[in-house]
Amino acid sequence: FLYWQFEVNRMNKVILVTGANSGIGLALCERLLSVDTEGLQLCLACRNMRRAEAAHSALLTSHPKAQVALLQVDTSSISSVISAAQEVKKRYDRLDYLYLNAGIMPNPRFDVNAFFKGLFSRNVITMFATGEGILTQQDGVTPDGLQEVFMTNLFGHFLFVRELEPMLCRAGRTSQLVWTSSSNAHRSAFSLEDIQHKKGTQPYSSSKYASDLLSLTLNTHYNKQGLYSSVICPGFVMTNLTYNILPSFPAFLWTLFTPIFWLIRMFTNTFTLTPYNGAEVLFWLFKQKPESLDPYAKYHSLTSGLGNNYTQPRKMDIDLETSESLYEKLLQLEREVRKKLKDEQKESPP
Ligand SMILES: NC(=O)C1=CN([C@@H]2O[C@H](COP(=O)(O)OP(=O)(O)OC[C@H]3O[C@@H](n4cnc5c(N)ncnc54)[C@H](OP(=O)(O)O)[C@@H]3O)[C@@H](O)[C@H]2O)C=CC1
Ligand SMILES: CC(C)CCC[C@@H](C)[C@H]1CC[C@H]2C3=C(CC[C@]12C)[C@@]1(C)CCC(=O)C[C@@H]1CC3
Repeated sequence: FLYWQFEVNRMNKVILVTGANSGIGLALCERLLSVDTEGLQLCLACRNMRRAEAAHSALLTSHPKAQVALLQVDTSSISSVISAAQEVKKRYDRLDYLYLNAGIMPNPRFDVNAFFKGLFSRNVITMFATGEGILTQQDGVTPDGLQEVFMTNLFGHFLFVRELEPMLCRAGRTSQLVWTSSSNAHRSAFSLEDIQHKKGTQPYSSSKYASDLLSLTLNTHYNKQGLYSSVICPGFVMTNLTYNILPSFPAFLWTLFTPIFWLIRMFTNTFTLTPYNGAEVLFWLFKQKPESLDPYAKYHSLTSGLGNNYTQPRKMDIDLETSESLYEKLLQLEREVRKKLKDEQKESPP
């Protein structure tokens, strides 16, 4: 029996989701277990373990036979990412899907004037689809000295992937990385001279545009080794991240707005609104052959006016040259942080 159990575990696909304790990440886990309860090994990689345990219990209540594990990771901390990756290597002998979903939009500022101006302009649909021109954020600096949004949304995930490279690049097998990007990702918010976005007021947009670029370059470097990368946009979903945009609006007020949002959805199918709908594309990608995906496309979750979910690829505004330059800069930063970590460990051994 033990041998059989060992064989089953060995065969089961391993799926790791960062930011899986709420919102879109949790909805993805729920959807995956609904199609295959016993055949998957899910790993919920979360920062807040109290919320992670609640998510774990909720998943096991609806799928008592599921194999769901928890892993602590704070993607804004270099040491946390490295120890989490070491733990993954200890626990599993394969990693089939890595959903890089954790993300923050700290201290958002909603520009009411720009919003009302936008409402009566030709760009109204674009404004609702992307949030462009109406949102800025105030970023912070992590204890490692890096910009918080850049570290949480992009660089922490990049380090995680680099650490897990031996597990992800296995002969005769493919693995998939899926970056939760956004329609808010915009070239104008990103600069190769300031990849951390220290100077601007749109760190969120910059970090998401950087993930679009990074995914492309990862494909050029890793496809031969069986590792594929894609980017997605879940649409506009009501989650903790979006509730935080209008902090004076309690969550229930957002819910009161739902009929208005349904109305807007008649004009823009990007208003997916629920985490279940937002996770549509993440779930869809799980069923695709990675070789068939377009590295220049962002895959979008969309919901029609009648409430039907579907996935659509849209070409991204990216080019290989910029994505290669970003990759070089990230590798350089990786060398620097690893050196700093080594020096610190020499000074005070564990
Ligand atoms: N909602 C929307 O309309 C859209 C969302 N997105 C993206 O979707 C992703 C999921 O967000 P969403 O579900 O909406 O929002 P939630 O706030 O519900 O989820 C964000 C998740 O990220 C986790 N997280 C945040 N910071 C860290 C960190 N430092 N280390 C580890 N985990 C962390 C949170 O965990 P914790 O409990 O610890 O805070 C939480 O689980 C994000 O990347 C977001 O940018 C993209 C487009 C639109
Ligand atoms: C009636 C009012 C309360 C309506 C307010 C609507 C806006 C707050 C939203 C319209 C489009 C939304 C949007 C986002 C945030 C909230 C809106 C600006 C995102 C920027 C959230 C994060 C993303 O990654 C993309 C979203 C695009 C759409």
